[in-house]
Amino acid sequence: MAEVSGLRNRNPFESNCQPRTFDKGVTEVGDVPTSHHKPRPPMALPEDLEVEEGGLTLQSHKLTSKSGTDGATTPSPDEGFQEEEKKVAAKEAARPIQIVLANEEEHSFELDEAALENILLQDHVKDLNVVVVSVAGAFRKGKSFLLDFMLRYMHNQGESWMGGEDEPLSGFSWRGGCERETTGIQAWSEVFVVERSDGSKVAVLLVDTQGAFDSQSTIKDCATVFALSTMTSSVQVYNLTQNVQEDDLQHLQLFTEYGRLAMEEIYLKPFQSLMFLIRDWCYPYEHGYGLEGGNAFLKKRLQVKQNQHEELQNVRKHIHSCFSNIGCFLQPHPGLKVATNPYFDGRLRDIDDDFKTHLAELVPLLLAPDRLVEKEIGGNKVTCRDLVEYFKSYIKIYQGEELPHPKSMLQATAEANNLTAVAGAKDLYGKSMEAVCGGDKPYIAPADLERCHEEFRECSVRHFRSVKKMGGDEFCQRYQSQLEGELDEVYANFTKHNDGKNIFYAARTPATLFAVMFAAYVVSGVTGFVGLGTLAALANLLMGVALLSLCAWAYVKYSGEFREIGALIDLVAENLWEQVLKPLSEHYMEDNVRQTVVNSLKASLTEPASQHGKLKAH
Ligand SMILES: Nc1nc2c(ncn2[C@@H]2O[C@H](COP(=O)(O)OP(=O)(O)OP(=O)(O)O)[C@@H](O)[C@H]2O)c(=O)[nH]1
Ligand SMILES: [Mg+2]
Repeated sequence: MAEVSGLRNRNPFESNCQPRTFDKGVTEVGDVPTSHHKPRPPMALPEDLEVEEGGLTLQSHKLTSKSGTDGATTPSPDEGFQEEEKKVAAKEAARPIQIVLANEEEHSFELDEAALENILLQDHVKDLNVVVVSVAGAFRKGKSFLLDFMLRYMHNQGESWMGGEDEPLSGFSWRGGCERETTGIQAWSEVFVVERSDGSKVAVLLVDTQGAFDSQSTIKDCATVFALSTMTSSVQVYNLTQNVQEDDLQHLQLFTEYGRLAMEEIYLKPFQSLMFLIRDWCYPYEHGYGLEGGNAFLKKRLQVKQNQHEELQNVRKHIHSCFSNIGCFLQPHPGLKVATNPYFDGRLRDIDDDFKTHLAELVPLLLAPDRLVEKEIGGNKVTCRDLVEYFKSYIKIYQGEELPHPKSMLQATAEANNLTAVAGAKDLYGKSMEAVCGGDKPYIAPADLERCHEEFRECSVRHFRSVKKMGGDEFCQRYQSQLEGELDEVYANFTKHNDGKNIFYAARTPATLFAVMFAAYVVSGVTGFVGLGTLAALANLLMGVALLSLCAWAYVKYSGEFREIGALIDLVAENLWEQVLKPLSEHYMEDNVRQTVVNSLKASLTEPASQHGKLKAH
């Protein structure tokens, strides 16, 4: 828990609020965009707004001068004016841009590279270090609503940044109701340039995410959005309501682990700042609203105790190990109008004072110039331009198949149950078979071995079925089939092992080689005798090869070295045996049998006649 309390000294969330000094270009135009609370579908940048060499150019304004990427020439007053005009135009056209699109049917995500580049490769920001503030958590919990207040903070200066009492809230699309609103990942098209007290400038990007656990997303979808936003943000706001439940922590663990898996190098602490934001906090008498109360509360919640169950300890340790800074803010309920009035449009007049007071504390904690946390990956600061590349490579990993699929708790438990039962049943079968034909047991007739296999296989499947498992019949049937397949494989191995104990089986290779040598010897003798010298030489060569193979085989069997060569000779000999010698011998045997049968028939036919003759003579 040292980390949470340690935060009190080093976490920028907790130092005192500094006056904000935004980059002139942004703050001089401090108007809040015309507001309306109606849901507005996320849109791409308007057609007339294009990026050329990273700079935004409003085509309808017919702006021809573009600030060069190197900025080597000092802009003339005219150019400066045009530059300002472009920024004003960009600000007026600012809106949420869908950078990661969710494909609902295929449950996959796609990066809109052009849209992301339009935002991050603007001339005035692309080489600045980036600060990414993202809000993630369950759906319908006021994430977009909060981000719109962050936008107001970025747009307005001074004490009254929250705006007028009757100003509807706009920006990222938010609304009341129980159906989800935001999908995929959206970023605000305007990247704010903020100058800090040390004179350095950073670019601030605000990111909104699809709410987790809506009825249309799988756990994998939720994990992907959460992981992607955590990997690409420097401050992740984990938006919760009323309390921090154990399942909130478990989901955080699952999602961050999914993010960590996708990172090429695992750094000591892969992610930066995490802010638990607990909305509608109802227990101010235990822990007061705000950061101090929140941190005290979180310290208690994330405490790892000696007598705690290992499962609970692991979750806490994992969360501590993932983030460099962890904080918590307790936010009061905004009042019934916000929560239940369908006509509420976000105006301050309808929001409880307590909520506004603490919102005025919360937003600067995240966005005040000297509290901004620059995005770092592997200890290196990331610029807007770099962030585009990181986004591209991270999304590719989630589009590929190399990562395991995060599962729901029931599915994961059911799988674990079934796999354990499969392992138990297989073990039972293995032990029973060992007792019959294990390494120290003598050779057993194949038919008897098969009978044992059938019996033990049935026992093993019965054992599997008798173990209590989650997941339902159909699910368990899949694992039963898997078990049956595995048992057949094990049986095949036992059969091979048993065959190896048969001395005649082991002698098959030398016998085959001898037969080849003998045949080659005879052929060479006969062909040499009739004057076919080439054929005789070939037969001699074959005999030599067979002899060499036999010596090599004997050496491999004796020394245990060069086993691959031994296996190759066995394979060739086996094929010769199966394809040539066995059919020949069977054919010969058949002939013999046929001959014997014919002879015995003949005998039986002639016998009565001779007996009849004998009788007559008698
Ligand atoms: N109870 C409560 N409601 C809030 C709070 N903040 C916003 N709301 C309301 O919550 C509803 C949903 O707000 P959104 O911002 O659209 O929620 P969201 O989390 O972005 O939802 P999705 O985009 O669907 O994930 C709106 O009716 C808001 O008025 C809060 O702190 N407490
Ligand atoms: Mg939303």
